[in-house]
Amino acid sequence: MTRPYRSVLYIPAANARAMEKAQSLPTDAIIFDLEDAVSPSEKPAARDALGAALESGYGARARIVRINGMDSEWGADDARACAGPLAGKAEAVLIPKVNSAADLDVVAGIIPDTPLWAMMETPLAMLNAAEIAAHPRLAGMVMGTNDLAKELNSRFRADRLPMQAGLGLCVLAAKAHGKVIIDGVYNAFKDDEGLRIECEQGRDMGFDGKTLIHPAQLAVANASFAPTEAEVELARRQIAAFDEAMAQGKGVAVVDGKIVENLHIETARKTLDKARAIAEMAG
Ligand SMILES: CC(C)(COP(=O)(O)OP(=O)(O)OC[C@H]1O[C@@H](n2cnc3c(N)ncnc32)[C@H](O)[C@@H]1OP(=O)(O)O)[C@@H](O)C(=O)NCCC(=O)NCCSC(=O)C[C@H](O)C(=O)O
Ligand SMILES: [Mg+2]
Repeated sequence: MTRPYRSVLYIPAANARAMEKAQSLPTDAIIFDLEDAVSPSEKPAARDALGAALESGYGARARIVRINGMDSEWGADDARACAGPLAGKAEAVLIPKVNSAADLDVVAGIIPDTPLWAMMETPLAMLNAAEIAAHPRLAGMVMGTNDLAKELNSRFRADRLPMQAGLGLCVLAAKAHGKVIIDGVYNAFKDDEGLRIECEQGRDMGFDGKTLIHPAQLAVANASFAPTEAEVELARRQIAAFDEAMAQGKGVAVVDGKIVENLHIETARKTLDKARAIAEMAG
């Protein structure tokens, strides 16, 4: 069954209180951040403390460790820690500012087994999205819309028009290679309505979920990226109608005045599968 990634919460790995709190938060996944959210003076201690933290009770929540860039003074030590004391304690290692598949090769050469995820947050990453997504060790991609906006010198707009080309290229690349793709953060963490609009846009584009920076954002993301009751009910009716059509030797059914073919049944089954995975996550 597919693991849900509706909500993917960043937690600074130097913030012990936030890491403890996340054990009871309704988040599908957690990114334990060693990069931007941790000050240079805290980085070595945060890395050392992560081993014990990752072993505490996160239940079914996916644990992802974001290391520092390999061009920084901490990246190589972070990667070695993921291959050493942190090995087997996280579901994935997230690499910032990936520009090409060759950047993944470097980390893959240090960390032998753990699945790799890539931050998609540079203009080169947008142009190389297909080769990055095709990398055999890559399991997921995360949009870094703050860094991308910085690199593009673009303005933040509610409709994210300046981001659309990059977002679209990354969704296409991830889907072409069957990888998870998570949307970027919404910085105004007290603005529920703005977050809801951005989540809906991401969901409509095909993103699997949204990265978040504060627990107050969880409910909106979880609701936006889950199938609605109406979608679940429609999926069930489509499957039932299609089964009946098949029993009568037909290849097409009609539900609510719209045709239902085999391809729609695949989508319907994915909807039910996702709804089941979310229900299991909730326990
Ligand atoms: C933004 C924050 C600094 C705000 O923190 P704070 O002032 O502590 O908020 P609150 O007082 O409202 O917190 C209430 C309680 O919630 C806990 N909390 C806060 N944030 C988190 C969290 N992320 N995960 C878990 N728990 C959290 C507090 O501890 C309070 O708990 P309690 O004591 O029980 O009351 C802070 O939210 C924060 O640091 N957020 C994460 C920032 C971060 O990770 N940034 C880096 C990732 S974003 C990025 O890099 C994007 C990308 O690369 C790009 O380019 O776009
Ligand atoms: Mg970034």
